Amino acid sequence: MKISLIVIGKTDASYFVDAINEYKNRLVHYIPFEMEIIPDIKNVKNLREEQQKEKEGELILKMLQPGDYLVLLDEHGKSFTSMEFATYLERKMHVVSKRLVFVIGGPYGFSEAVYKAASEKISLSKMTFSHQMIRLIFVEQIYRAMTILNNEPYHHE
Ligand SMILES: C[S@@+](CC[C@H](N)C(=O)[O-])C[C@H]1O[C@@H](n2cnc3c(N)ncnc32)[C@H](O)[C@@H]1O
Repeated sequence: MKISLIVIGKTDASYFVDAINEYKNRLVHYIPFEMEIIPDIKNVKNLREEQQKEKEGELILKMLQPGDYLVLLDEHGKSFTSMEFATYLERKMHVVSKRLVFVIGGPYGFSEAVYKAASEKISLSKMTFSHQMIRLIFVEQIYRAMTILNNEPYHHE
């Protein structure tokens, strides 16, 4: 199984880029991982919120491949402890043969079409994070899960 993380817009702050790259580099020792970036939509200021979500949704759906298992990151999704998330990923490794695709929405979240296409929604907190910040939080959680599954002394209960 490969993990793919689809995000909208390039990471703009260099301090996030550095930190995300740090965890991406650590992750490849455990599992194939890629972050796919959908370019920012042009003239976004002229679009209403719904129109922006729909355009972003079309681009998200275009990136999917046959056999992908699609999971949205969403404040209203299912929440886990880090240990539970590690078990969740381990189970997925047994049942997903191709890509486990996580998606982080744009500033206004996801269109209805994206919600319909997804198999699951997971939440990292009841609080809302920026679409930039959540990338870092999530790659660190995937890395943490991998260290838990490999009995490495990174996570402490
Ligand atoms: C600024 S938030 C969008 C908030 C918007 N109110 C919504 O309805 O989704 C941008 C994206 O970051 C992700 N995100 C933010 N906070 C999250 C959380 N606590 N758990 C999971 N994903 C989150 C989601 O993918 C969301 O679409």
